[in-house]
Amino acid sequence: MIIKPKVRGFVCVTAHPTGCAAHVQEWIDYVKRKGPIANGPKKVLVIGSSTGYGLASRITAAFGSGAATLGIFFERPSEEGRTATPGWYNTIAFTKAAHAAGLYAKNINGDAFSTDIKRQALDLIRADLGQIDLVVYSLASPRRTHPATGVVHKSVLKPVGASYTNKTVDTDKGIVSSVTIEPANEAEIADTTAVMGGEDWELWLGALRDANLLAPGAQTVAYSYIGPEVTWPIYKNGTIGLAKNDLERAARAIDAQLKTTGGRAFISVNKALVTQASSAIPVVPLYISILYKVMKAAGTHEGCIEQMQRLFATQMYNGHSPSFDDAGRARVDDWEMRPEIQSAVARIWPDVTTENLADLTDIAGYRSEFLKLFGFGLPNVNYEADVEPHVPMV
Ligand SMILES: NC(=O)c1ccc[n+]([C@@H]2O[C@H](COP(=O)([O-])OP(=O)(O)OC[C@H]3O[C@@H](n4cnc5c(N)ncnc54)[C@H](O)[C@@H]3O)[C@@H](O)[C@H]2O)c1
Repeated sequence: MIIKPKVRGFVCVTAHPTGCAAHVQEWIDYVKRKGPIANGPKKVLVIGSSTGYGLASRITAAFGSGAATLGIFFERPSEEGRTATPGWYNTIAFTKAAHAAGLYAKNINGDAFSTDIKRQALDLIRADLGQIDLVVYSLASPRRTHPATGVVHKSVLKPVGASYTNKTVDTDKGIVSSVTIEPANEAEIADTTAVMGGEDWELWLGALRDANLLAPGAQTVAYSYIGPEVTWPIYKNGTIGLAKNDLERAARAIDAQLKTTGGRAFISVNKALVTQASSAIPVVPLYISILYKVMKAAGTHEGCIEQMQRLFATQMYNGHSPSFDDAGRARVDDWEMRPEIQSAVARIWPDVTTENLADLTDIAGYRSEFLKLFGFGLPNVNYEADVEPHVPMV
């Protein structure tokens, strides 16, 4: 099958197995180039390990510290006439590379919110790893079936309290327009918190602790975003931001438990980046396109792998401890939030139109990063060649 990108709005419905493997290899090579991370994690559970920040965390743990990793994700295999999702191909590529390097790597594809997948993970950890010393919680999901009630909660990306009007960009068509998003109701707020808040993270850590599968000193980290005021109505103060507040509540609760054995739980606030999750948020892709332009010019641009390598190497391991902000969060969004970066973004923001989008923003960089998520546009991949889309999970 010859596989080309088929972009539909903010998703690409095809993925290229060889391209995804090349993308994963780029990330592995980056971590190797940065050198070993001293005193790094040894046995790691990554929940949400197949794309974005979770995949970058897994690669950093494995190839920066030689860690054994168990990855949990929810990806769709290929079907007749249809490719698998990129996380499927990413995981196969990662696992093969880890095995070739002599590292333990196993995977569970299924709903991390379910009791069944938790049980499967616990059984595998007990049988293969004994105790784990790091749990990375990096889920981004549009829905969650609650394990106790069976209720399906759907998350929404909406402001809270008042409608929000701002510029947005259709990244596929390159059209800048004004968008107005009506505020969420109470049920939508509660549903978004049920999906993207901290309850499931607590359930995972509680299950691991009860089963005595956490090593003394075990750490856990989950990821959040804050960003500049221009996006606050849709992010920090919107439904997703309220869910992230609940994630912070969970961090404090889990931290109190882990402290008793010398461990910790915390939130790392990461940079805004092109991922499948962020491309679905209104307004944010325009912000990211401007941010990329400004940070590339400043020489401080990072992607997921640079962010996670920096988190592990300068905040979590290598003899470092996280330098927490006032709210107890690690901040690898520090370069994004530098005043000179944010003032440059704020200067550009009001001037952007469809006509000058290519000049004032890095929409080209946004698009190529987006396509890369699906394995397209990688150097040295022959996209005219026939490629086998049906690849079994390893
Ligand atoms: N992208 C950004 O700009 C950004 C910035 C800061 C923080 N974050 C946070 O980082 C975290 C990860 O986001 P991302 O952007 O890397 O997203 P992503 O879409 O790239 O990755 C999401 C992961 O979750 C997995 N997943 C989704 N639903 C699942 C389920 N039910 N069961 C098992 N696995 C499931 C997917 O398979 C994938 O591995 C989120 O908490 C997000 O809010 C993202």
